[in-house]
Amino acid sequence: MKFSVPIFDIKNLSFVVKEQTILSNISFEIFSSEYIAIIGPNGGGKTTLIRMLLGLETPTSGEVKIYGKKLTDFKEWHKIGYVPQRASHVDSSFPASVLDIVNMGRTSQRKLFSPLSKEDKELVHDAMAKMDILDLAEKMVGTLSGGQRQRVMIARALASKPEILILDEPNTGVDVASQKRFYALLSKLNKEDGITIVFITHDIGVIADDIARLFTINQKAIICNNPKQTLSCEEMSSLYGIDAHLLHNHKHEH
Ligand SMILES: Nc1ncnc2c1ncn2[C@@H]1O[C@H](COP(=O)(O)OP(=O)(O)OP(=O)(O)O)[C@@H](O)[C@H]1O
Repeated sequence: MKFSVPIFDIKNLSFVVKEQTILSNISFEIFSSEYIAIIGPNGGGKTTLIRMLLGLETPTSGEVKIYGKKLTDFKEWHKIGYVPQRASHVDSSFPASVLDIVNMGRTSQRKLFSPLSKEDKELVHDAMAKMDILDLAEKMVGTLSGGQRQRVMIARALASKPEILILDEPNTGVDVASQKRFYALLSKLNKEDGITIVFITHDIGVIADDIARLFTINQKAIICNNPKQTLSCEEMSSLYGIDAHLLHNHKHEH
C-alpha cells in the first residue's frame, strides 16, 4: 500500500483566519481502500480540513495533492464523492423525488440538459440498490425520515462512481437503528467495492469496528494507525479534548 500514490497527500497544512489559527501544520496521506474516521471537538477544524482537501478553502500554507496532482491540475472530481454536513436537511415541500436527487449524481458530469444515457440510468439504479432505497424512488425527498434522506444523499454521491466517499457528520438527527444500518452499508461499500471512506463524526461511542485509522483533529492532527489497540491513542485524544472514556468503553463492548 505504501508504494502506491496516495489519494490525498497533504503536507504542513495550516489555516489562519483573522489572526486565529484554525489548523496548524497538518500532514497525512490517505490511501486507496482505507476507512478513516475523523473525530474532534466542536470548532476543532474538521470541516475546514475537508474543505481544504477539496479545494473549497485555500490553506494559509502547506500543500494538498490529489492522486499526485496539485489541486489546480486535478480534473477528475467525479472520483471524489462528498456529502457535506446537513446535506440531507431539506424542507418538506422541496420539489424533488428521490430519483431526481440521485440522478443529479450523473447530471453533474453531463452537458446541461442532455438526457441521461442507459449507462447513467444503470449507475443510478446501482447506487440506489446499494443504499437500499429503490422502493423510495418516486417519493418526494422532503417526506422521508432523516435516515432515509441520508441514504439518498449517499446514493447521489455513489451515482458518480466515486473512488472515495467523504462524509461530514452524516448521522446528525438520525435514530440509532438507522445509524447501525448506515454503518453496515458503509462497511460493505468499503469491503466489497473497495471505496475509500473518510468519515467525520462526533459520536465516538458508535465508531464502527471496521475503521482502520482514526484522525483526531483539534487545530493539530493526531493520527492513530491502530485505534483498536493503542491505548496511547486514547490518551492523546483526551489531551486534545476528546473524552477517552468513551473510546475505552466502546472497545470493551466488543
Ligand atoms: N472562512 C472562515 N472564516 C472565519 N472563520 C472560519 C472560516 N472557516 C472556519 N472558520 C472557523 O474555524 C473553526 C473551525 O470550524 P470547523 O467547522 O472546521 O470545525 P469542526 O471541527 O468541523 O466543528 P463542528 O464539529 O462543530 O462541525 C470555527 O471556529 C469556524 O468558525
